[in-house]
Amino acid sequence: MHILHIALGGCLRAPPITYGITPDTGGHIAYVLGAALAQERCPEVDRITIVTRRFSNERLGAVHDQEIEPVSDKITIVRLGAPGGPYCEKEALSAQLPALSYALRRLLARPDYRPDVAHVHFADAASLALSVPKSERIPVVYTPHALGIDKLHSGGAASPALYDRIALETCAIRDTDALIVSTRDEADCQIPRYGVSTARGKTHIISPGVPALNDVDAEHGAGFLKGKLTHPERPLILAIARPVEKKNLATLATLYAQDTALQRKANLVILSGQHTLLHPGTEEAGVVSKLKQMRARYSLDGCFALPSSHSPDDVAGLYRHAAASGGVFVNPARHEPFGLTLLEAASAGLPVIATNQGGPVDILNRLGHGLLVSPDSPDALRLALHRLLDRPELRQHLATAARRAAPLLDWEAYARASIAVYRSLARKKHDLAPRGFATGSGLPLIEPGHAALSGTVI
Ligand SMILES: O=c1ccn([C@@H]2O[C@H](COP(=O)(O)OP(=O)(O)O[C@H]3O[C@H](CO)[C@@H](O)[C@H](O)[C@H]3O)[C@@H](O)[C@H]2O)c(=O)[nH]1
Ligand SMILES: O=P(O)(O)OC[C@H]1O[C@](O)(CO)[C@@H](O)[C@@H]1O
Repeated sequence: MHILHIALGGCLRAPPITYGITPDTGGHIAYVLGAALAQERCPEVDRITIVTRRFSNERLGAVHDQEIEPVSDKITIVRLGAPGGPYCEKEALSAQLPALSYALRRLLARPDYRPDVAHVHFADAASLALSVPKSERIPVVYTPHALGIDKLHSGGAASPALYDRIALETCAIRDTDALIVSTRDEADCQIPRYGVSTARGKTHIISPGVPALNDVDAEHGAGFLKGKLTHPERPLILAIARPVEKKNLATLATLYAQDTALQRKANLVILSGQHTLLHPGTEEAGVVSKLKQMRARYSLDGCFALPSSHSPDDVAGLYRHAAASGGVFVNPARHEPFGLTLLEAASAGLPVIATNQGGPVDILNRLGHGLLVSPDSPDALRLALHRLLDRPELRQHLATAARRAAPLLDWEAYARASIAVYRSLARKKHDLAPRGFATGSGLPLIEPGHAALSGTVI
């Protein structure tokens, strides 16, 4: 089987990834790489091509202007587009979609690039795969990651660009052959808002695995914070999220700043992007500057760390250090489509507090390693933090649940279930194809109903 993943946003490259290097370099890249690295271990997979876009930007790395980048024996990244183009955020990508669609069609016309399935990430990637003429089209599987309509519902500013995005998402939901989403909330609440009646029968809920944390211990995390905290022995309240308003980091910082009892109980550490790479005037720069102002205004230098840069080792070390310190991970997002960081915290044995909007509800119901609060109630978050920090037996109970959850967080189950979906689509396509239609490498077919065993079809 030859799998094609398409993801246009952010800085996609062979690991290690610098998450937060741009606002679009976050969870969906962790997802695509985690999925591909697990899928390549399945014996029926011969080859995986990850298609992204080409751009030239020295600050972001010369590799993004390289057409072909090998990741492993079976995985290759292919970049579409002319050499030397500028990097742009996903909101500005729409002007490039016709050229990228053309480049994809040319790639797929090459006999050595005929995949069995295209798994597209975000609706812009879906529009590329759907631009292939119907008679030649390979099955297309769509994973939305984050939906514009939810941005609108959770207070995002209505703009023509957001409405364009919602229109593109509606086409992607309507015209792709299947959807793979991460949670029941996405399937039951987020997708139905688009009013596409056929979505229900083709949506598969398959939980992703946890992005593998680098192999460093808690000591590394403690070392990373050296000199930044006056009482480094205190438990950590840790938050890791891209600096965007919807992640609601300012609410966490404000309630911490206004609660001296909380400051005596625990230190606050917020990892939020690579500050030196942010452009003045952007949403991300605004969020970081608000956090810095909060820290200065309340003189929190010794108990609130806001590191300006970090590596994947630092992220792994901090999760483990927070767990060892008796601390807690907080995701205060106004709405979270899924929430990979809650899985990362679980894999480090760290209890969490998250908000009851979106994916975290499913994740916590399944793993049971934390508490849910409303994003509209800073007081509820404050009380939950005190409750966790004051009650070692509750913390211990949640930490045990986190450790027990680790085996459930494997990407292997995701790989098996996603491949079952791909195969069932290839079989359908094969049944419907005119004589002479070839399904690429000739997939072994599965028994009906097999896909439903591993993922939920709704
Ligand atoms: O400064 C940062 C910020 C994030 N991260 C990492 O980047 C990833 C971010 O994941 P997450 O916070 O879940 O998501 P988003 O970047 O917002 O990604 C989108 O896509 C994800 C995968 O589908 C979903 O889990 C999210 O809900 C959705 O918003 C995680 O591995 C973080 O550890 C960093 O390393 N440093
Ligand atoms: O906030 P939005 O516009 O829904 O975008 C979600 C973001 O999450 C990501 O998936 C993180 O990788 C980005 O690609 C995207 O910018």
